[in-house]
Amino acid sequence: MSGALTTEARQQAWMRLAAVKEQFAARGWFPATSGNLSLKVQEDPLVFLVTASGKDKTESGPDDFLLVDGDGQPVEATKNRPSAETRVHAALYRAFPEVGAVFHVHTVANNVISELFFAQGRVSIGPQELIKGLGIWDEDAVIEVPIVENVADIARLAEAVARVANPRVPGVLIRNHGIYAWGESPLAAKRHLEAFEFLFQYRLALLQCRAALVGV
Ligand SMILES: CSC[C@@H](O)[C@@H](O)C(=O)COP(=O)(O)O
Ligand SMILES: [Zn+2]
Repeated sequence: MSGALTTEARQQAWMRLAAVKEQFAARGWFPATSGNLSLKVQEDPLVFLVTASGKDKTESGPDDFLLVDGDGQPVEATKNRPSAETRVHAALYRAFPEVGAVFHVHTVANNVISELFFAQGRVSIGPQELIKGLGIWDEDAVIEVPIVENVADIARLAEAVARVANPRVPGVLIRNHGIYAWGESPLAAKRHLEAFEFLFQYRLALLQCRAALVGV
């Protein structure tokens, strides 16, 4: 199937994903090999480039990514395994055909927010200027980021993420695990992820300041 993909298209996708991986690694967004990234290279049938599983993502090499199909199966000979969470990426590409890239990171901020607000099933954020980074330009917009349980069965996790995913708010939190954010292009997915992480950090800082001020 990947024979239909030109070497040039594969190389271009590789370079774009490698650049994102390097930037996120520099921010400390891949602690202890966590996180995974993907970039769609073919719509129908679905083929995407995804990070190999279990690698130290602060390092770069020829085995960093592999091409997989819509079932998460490698479409070329490889000794590497695709990300253990490849099915979540596939589910998001299937749910939203306009999505071109899906990024997943574990940060302290997204984990704490996911735990604090899990009981509500979502965290409401806003009004906040950086919501515009998600492509939402309404004045005083308030967004709701869904939060799902962190189940070990990845097929169930993928199904849960796709079920609550809202195309208008391009991210889903997984409880005490991390966030999946997406966009039409790698640049858009990166912008969305940066906006979410800013909003989570802001929310945590605000909660901490308010708690510290009680009784002052
Ligand atoms: C090393 S803890 C993180 C993993 O369990 C997983 O959640 C993760 O994000 C990375 O898995 P991977 O298979 O490398 O893509
Ligand atoms: Zn993860």
